[in-house]
Amino acid sequence: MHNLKTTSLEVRDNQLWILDQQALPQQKNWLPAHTVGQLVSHIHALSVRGAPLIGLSASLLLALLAEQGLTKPQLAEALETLRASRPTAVNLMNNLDRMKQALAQENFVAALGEEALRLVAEDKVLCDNIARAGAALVKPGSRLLTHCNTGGLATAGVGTALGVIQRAFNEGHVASVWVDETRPLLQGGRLTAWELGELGIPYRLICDSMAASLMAKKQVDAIWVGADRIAANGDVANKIGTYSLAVLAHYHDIPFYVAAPHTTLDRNCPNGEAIPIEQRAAGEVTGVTGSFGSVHWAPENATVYNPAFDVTPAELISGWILDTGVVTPKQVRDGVFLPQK
Ligand SMILES: CSC[C@@H](O)[C@@H](O)C(=O)COP(=O)(O)O
Repeated sequence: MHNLKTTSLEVRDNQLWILDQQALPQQKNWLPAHTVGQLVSHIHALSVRGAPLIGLSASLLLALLAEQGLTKPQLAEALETLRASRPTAVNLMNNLDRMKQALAQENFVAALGEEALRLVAEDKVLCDNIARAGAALVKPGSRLLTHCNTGGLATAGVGTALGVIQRAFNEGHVASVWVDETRPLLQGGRLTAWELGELGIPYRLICDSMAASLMAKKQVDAIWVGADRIAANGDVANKIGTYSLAVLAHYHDIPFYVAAPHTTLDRNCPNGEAIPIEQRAAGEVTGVTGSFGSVHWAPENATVYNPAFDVTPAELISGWILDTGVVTPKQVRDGVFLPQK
C-alpha cells in the first residue's frame, strides 16, 4: 500500500501508525499499530478514538496484514477480533462489513487494499459534505457549544460537528465556542481545545457541569455534537454527557444538532435502547490518567458506574446533519432512517 497520512493515522512502509490521542496535547507520539493485538489495545485505551477513525484504522490494518501474507481464515479471524473491540460506534462494523466483502473476493489482497483506501478517501468527502450542510444552519454571531471531540483527530477529514464549526467559522458565522471538558476522559479539554487553538477559533473550556448556567444566561446559541450510532427512530448514542446537554437545550429552547456520516446510521437498530453501551474501567472515574501519569482521589475501593456513552432520544434533536444533507425531525418521524425496502 502506498504511504498515506491523516491527522491521526499514518501508513508508512506498509505499517500502520497512530497518533496517541491519550498523550495529546502535551506529547505528539506516533505508536505502532502493526498487529491486531496492538490496535485493539490502542482502541481500548482510546489512543485511537472517534467513531469514524476506529473503523478506518481497523480497515487499514486488515489490508496491510493481507499484504504481509496472512491467509483468508487468519484475516477473517482478525476482522472479527477488530469488530468486537468497541461495541457502540457502528462505523467500525459498517466499515468491516465492506472489508468482509473484499475478503470474499478471489483477489482479496488487492481488494482489501483498494477498499481500505476507498474508505479513507470517502471519509474525507463525507466530512466535507457534513460541514457544508451543517454550516448553512449556523447563524451569524453564533456562540456554539460542543462536547467530546469530533474534529480531524476523530476522522480522516475535517471532522463531523467540529468540521461544521470550522466551516461556519471560516464563513464568519461563529463568534466563539464553548468546549465541554468531557469527563471522564477529557476529550474536550485535551483534544477539542487543542484542535480549536490550532485552527485559530476562539473557544472557552468549561467543566461539563457549567453548561446549564451558561444556557440560563443565554450564552449558548446552538449545540453541535457527533454520534457513535444513530438508531432507526433517530435516537443517538454519543459520548456520556450528551443526553444532559440535549435535555438542557430543550428546556432553554436552544437548537441541538447531531452531525455524522451515513456510516454512523444503523437502520437495523430500532431505537436507542437497542444500542450496546460500553462500560469502562473504574479508574477513569476514581481519578485521571494522562501523559503526566495517574492521579487518584476517590477512596481505594470506591464503587463506580462508568458508561462511555449515553442515548439522546430523537425528540430532543433539532436536526441530524449527515453527508447527504439535513434530516429534519419530521423526516425522522416519517421513517427516513428505517430499513430501506
Ligand atoms: C467524529 S467522532 C463522533 C463520536 O465518536 C464522538 O462524538 C465520541 O463520542 C467519541 O467518543 P470516544 O470515546 O472518544 O471515541
